[in-house]
Amino acid sequence: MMLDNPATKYRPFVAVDLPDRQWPNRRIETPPQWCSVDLRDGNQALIDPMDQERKQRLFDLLVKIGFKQIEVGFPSASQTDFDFVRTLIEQDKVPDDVAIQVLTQARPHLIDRTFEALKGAKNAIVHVYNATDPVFRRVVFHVSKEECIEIAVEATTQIRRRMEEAPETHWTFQYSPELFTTTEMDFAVEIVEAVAGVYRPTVDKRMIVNLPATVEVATPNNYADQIEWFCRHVANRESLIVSLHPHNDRGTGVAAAELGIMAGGDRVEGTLFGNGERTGNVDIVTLAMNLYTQGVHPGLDFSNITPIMREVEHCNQLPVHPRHPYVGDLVFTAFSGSHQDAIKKGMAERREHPDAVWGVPYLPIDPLDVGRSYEAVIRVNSQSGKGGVSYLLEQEHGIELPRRLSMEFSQVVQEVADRLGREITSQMIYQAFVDEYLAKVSPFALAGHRLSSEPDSPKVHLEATIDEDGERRTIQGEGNGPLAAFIKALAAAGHDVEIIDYHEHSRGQGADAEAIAYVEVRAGNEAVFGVGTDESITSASMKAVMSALNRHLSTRAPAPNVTEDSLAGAK
Ligand SMILES: CC(=O)SCCNC(=O)CCNC(=O)[C@H](O)C(C)(C)COP(=O)(O)OP(=O)(O)OC[C@H]1O[C@@H](n2cnc3c(N)ncnc32)[C@H](O)[C@@H]1OP(=O)(O)O
Ligand SMILES: CC(C)C(=O)C(=O)O
Repeated sequence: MMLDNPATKYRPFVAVDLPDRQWPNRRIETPPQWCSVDLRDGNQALIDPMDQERKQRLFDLLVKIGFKQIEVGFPSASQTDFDFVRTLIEQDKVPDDVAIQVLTQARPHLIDRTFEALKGAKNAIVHVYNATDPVFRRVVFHVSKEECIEIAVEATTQIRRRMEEAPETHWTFQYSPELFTTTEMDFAVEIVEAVAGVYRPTVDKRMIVNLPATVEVATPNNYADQIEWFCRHVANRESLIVSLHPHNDRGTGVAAAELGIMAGGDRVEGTLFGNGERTGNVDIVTLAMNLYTQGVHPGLDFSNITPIMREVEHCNQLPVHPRHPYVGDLVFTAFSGSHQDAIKKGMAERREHPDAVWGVPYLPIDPLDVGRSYEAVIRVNSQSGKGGVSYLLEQEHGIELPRRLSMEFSQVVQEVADRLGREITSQMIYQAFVDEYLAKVSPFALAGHRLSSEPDSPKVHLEATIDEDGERRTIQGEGNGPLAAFIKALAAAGHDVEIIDYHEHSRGQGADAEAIAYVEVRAGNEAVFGVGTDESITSASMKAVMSALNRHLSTRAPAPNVTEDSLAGAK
């Protein structure tokens, strides 16, 4: 019996009353305004905040991706941030169509310092915040609701005046009631309206109202309800840009942002790959690519995602998880057999209909759209099946195994994978294929052959030179084609062989092209596969029969010659 239940110290979130909510019926048809807060909220959560060099690299990357609003720091808080803002402005590093945003607390000396940092900026967003949540009012600030409003109003008054004193800058004002989601909704509206009453936004000069889920405390539908409730109740909604700033404490930051946009959010603040305080800010890459897969271009360029990820890893000194949506090193890779089979079939269909709507099983997005190749889509280990093995042989070695042969060969590969207990590369699979089908050249080997035919006769006559148990001999036969003649010749020499199935194709191109033949034969009471390659298709088919006979007669090795050493060499 559980005597003590620690969960009793928590209470469920109390939902806002919105029975006629509209957001569940909407879908996102246009992207929101994006604001990157990597250089501020992301940076303030790093073990070692970025230096100038890393900040500049990340800023340049954000511009290149297409962000038009970038929160570049908290210049009144640190000299590094102050200097960075000055460098951006003085060295003219901000494109004309990009606004730099800076954060400040609602305190007079910090606001003054913020404006010092922004002197000469072309386009700037001044972002001021104070906490409005009841616990913060009581525990952190010791203020009443009225005093809380007073802090915001005084700061806004000062900011408005400072903006008017510097008309050479195109200013935008942003206010955040910090911890919006745990603030009483009517109080959130009241304080925003008080701030707007001072700033006096219009439809032509809109003010950004940023509604943060500073700490994510409820399921994302609650955030959407709050956003819709706020948008319906706040005065002069049309003069406000409603901005969302979700964090990810419950792991649902992306969902909260998406539902928040459906509920009326115009703008999203977040970071690349979700860096940020605690579990992070909402991940803009995932949000943007989620939109993309719904047919809505996000207006951000993630068409070559890997270098973006590496640059962000360098700047943040934090790794991106290999399973991170759309970008992690493993997200376009299938190891498991049934997934590989479906992907292989989907890819084959796509080759036939390259302009069709995307529909490759298990791949929510075409890897090419984010600059990834198909090469790593299928990788093989002990969880894999014939689909993956055949896919790799086909894609990387030009070997198109017939279905039944691929079933047999996948068992060979499975044995190797189980034995090694790790991934096996396409080079190792190829080696296993060679060992199993092409390298077994005793007791039979083909030394040469000659074909002839009588004029007007459909029959061909074959004379083949073979090595059998180290002894060279000549055998002869006649048939409707070279392979049939060879089988007859073998029968005449006392070998009971019959062709069950046969496939061939050419492999490689130009001077390197060769033929590859696959046979399934009945030898004695056994059905056995063989494979042969040669410049000539006739020799390839005869070698395939020899390969089958050798496999029939040899004591089957339990697994081909793939070892830990060849694993190292093949990598
Ligand atoms: C949710 C967020 O991400 S908000 C952004 C958080 N980011 C940061 O804090 C990073 C940068 N911050 C800093 O470097 C520092 O906090 C500074 C330089 C801004 C201020 O430093 P200090 O003056 O030493 O204050 P401190 O860091 O202790 O902050 C607490 C004080 O600020 C006050 N305060 C905090 N936020 C606000 C606000 N938004 N508006 C007004 N006052 C505020 C508190 O009441 C407290 O005042 P008190 O000392 O009189 O009790
Ligand atoms: C300053 C505000 C917007 C913030 O970062 C938060 O609430 O998370």
